Parts: sequence; C-alpha cells; structure tokens
Amino acid sequence: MEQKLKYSCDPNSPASEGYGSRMLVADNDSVLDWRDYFDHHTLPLSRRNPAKWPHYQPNYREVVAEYSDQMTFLAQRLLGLISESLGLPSSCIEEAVGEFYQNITVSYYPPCPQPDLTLGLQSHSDMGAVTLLIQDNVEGLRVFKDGEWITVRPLRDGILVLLADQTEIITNGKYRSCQHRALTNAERARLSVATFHDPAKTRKVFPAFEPPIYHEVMYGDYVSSWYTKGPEGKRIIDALLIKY
Ligand SMILES: O=C(O)CCC(=O)C(=O)O
Ligand SMILES: [Fe+2]
Repeated sequence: MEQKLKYSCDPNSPASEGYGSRMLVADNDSVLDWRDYFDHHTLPLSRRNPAKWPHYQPNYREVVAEYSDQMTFLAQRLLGLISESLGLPSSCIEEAVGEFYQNITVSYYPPCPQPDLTLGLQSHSDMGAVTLLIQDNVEGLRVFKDGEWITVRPLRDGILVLLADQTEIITNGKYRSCQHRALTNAERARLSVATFHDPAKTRKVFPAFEPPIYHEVMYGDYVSSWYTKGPEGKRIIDALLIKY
C-alpha cells in the first residue's frame, strides 16, 4: 500500500500518470470498477518521465521504453493498413491523428467475492485511435458484437487490436470502434496491459470521406465529455453523429 501511494495518480485529473483505481474523475464516478491500474505516459517524449514509474524490477523502466517503441511501430503499421484498405494513402489516418500521445496502462483485477455484482471495468470504447492489449491467461474481457457480449479468449503471445473512436470518426464509420468491458471472477486475479495511441488534445479530428457522418471534434473536448459524462458504451461518439 505504501508503494501504491508513493506512485498514486491525481484522482481529480483524468488519466493522470501513476497508480489509481477510478476510470472517471472522482466527482462523476457513480460506477466504481473492480480494478487497480498503473498508467505510464510514454509519448511524446516530452511527457515521458521514467522517474514516475516503479523501479523495483531493475530493468522495469527500460522494458517500458522498449515496449513503447514496439507498440508505436505496430500501431503505425495497423493505421497504415487500414488507410490502404480504404483506398487512402497509407499515411492518411496517422496524419489525421498527428503525433501519438501514448499511454501504457497496466490493469490488475483482484478476485472479486461477488463477481455478479460488479464489473472489472464498465462498458466503453476507447477514445483515441488504436489500443493494443495483452492479457494473461485469465478470461475476463468481453467485446460487444452483433448485440452480444463475446468472450475474448486470451491467446498466448497474442496482441489484441481494439480500434478506438477517433479511427471510427476519421474512417467515417467504415471501421467501428470496439465496445468492450471486463468481468471479474471469484477465484483468480487478472492482469492486462493496454497501450493507447491518441491524438493531442488540441487536434481537430474529422472524417476523411464525404459526406461526413460525424461532426468535427477537438480531441480535448472529446476526452472531457468522456470523463465527465461517462462512456456508457459508445454514447460519446454517438453524440457526434450528424443528423441529415
Ligand atoms: O483489462 C482489459 O482487458 C481491458 C482494459 C481496457 O479496456 C482499458 O483500460 O481501456
Ligand atoms: Fe478499454
């Protein structure tokens, strides 16, 4: 506990770096998740301060930095392939996102004595462009597809790609962000590591196709709505739909 408090994040500031357990800002957090997390700010380098990361594994900070590089490379490649699949230049989505703001969040879901009463993490889609997730061998993640919650079976050495809301906006809904949630279980703790790739808060994001089905949005405004209203599935992106 002492170590956790030493690295604790600011509970009043969304997605602040360090150790925490709330997804939304404290005042608006009516749903509490059964989860502890540690958030690392890894990119751009101007945000990176390894002194704020744990150091009790001697090479922990080097491993996080190397992991950040590898995930960046993979995210760039994926956004390039998605762009090409839509007949766009391969750099199109990456350019629309701009410089990556990358966070690496390690989530720990302790065993929960009454798993039917709470979620590990409430239903949401991620806000940014693309999330790359690794998990241990304990099932818990569910994705919402065709009206049903589907279990994502953990794959050894597999990296799960979760498309996020800004990619849905940029592709004008041709690619959908993934609605997901995490369940708890009574017996085993679960661990996952999510690497988020987001635009800068000042970035204006808009569809690359005509006619647009989403309004343009300043990413910082999107993030504020998400944290203050709560994601509740995909309602933040749904609110940007243009009604023709
Ligand atoms: O722990 C998981 O499997 C999901 C984590 C997640 O969705 C998130 O941090 O946004
Ligand atoms: Fe997520």
